[in-house]
Amino acid sequence: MSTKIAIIFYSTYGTNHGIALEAARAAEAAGAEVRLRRVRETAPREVVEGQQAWREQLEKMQDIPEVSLDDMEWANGYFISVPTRFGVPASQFRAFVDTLGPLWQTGALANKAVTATTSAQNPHGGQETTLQSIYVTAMHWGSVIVAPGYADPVKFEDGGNPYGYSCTPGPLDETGKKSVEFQARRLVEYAGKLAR
Ligand SMILES: Cc1cc2nc3c(=O)[nH]c(=O)nc-3n(C[C@H](O)[C@H](O)[C@H](O)COP(=O)(O)O)c2cc1C
Repeated sequence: MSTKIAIIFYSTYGTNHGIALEAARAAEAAGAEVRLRRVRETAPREVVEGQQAWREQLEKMQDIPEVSLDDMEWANGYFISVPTRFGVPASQFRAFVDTLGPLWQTGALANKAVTATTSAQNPHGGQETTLQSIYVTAMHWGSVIVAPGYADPVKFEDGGNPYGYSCTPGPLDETGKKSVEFQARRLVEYAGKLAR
């Protein structure tokens, strides 16, 4: 049985979409069965429509299914990528998390492997607190946190955030790709061990 990984992301302007695509590619290359899932947009329609970049990004992601409770139950591991908003994860992600009570009650979120990545406008604009916030929630689920630490040489080149890859907005550069690939591979490895 192959390891099942859900790549769960939210993105307004494309950065975390790019991270998620690279994570999905890397997890598949590592032998996992992958579901790429986006978090539902919760901002009012007129706000999204009012920003061309936001509207266009949402259109780009139309074919990606929205993450569901079934995805959370199905997966052995979650790769989560969401933007930093005032030092914490985007509220769209939190809105999804707040629907997980019934699943949590059944114990279905326990023993999953979890890793997270993020982006913020500034190099020190709250990436670390965003990742820690996601991991606090993962602890409530009884999940097992699979942070990258400095367990691969790429972590000494990518800005060195041991909680998870983080960057400023824009497409992933080559080092970013390597770092996300390492983090996804590590997640597949540990999710597989837990599942067995
Ligand atoms: C409401 C709001 C709050 C934000 N808060 C922060 C912040 O605390 N620190 C920071 O550096 N960037 C902040 N940003 C910038 C976002 O982190 C940036 O737009 C995001 O990382 C881009 O990811 P995306 O391209 O996947 O949407 C904020 C952006 C918005 C719209």
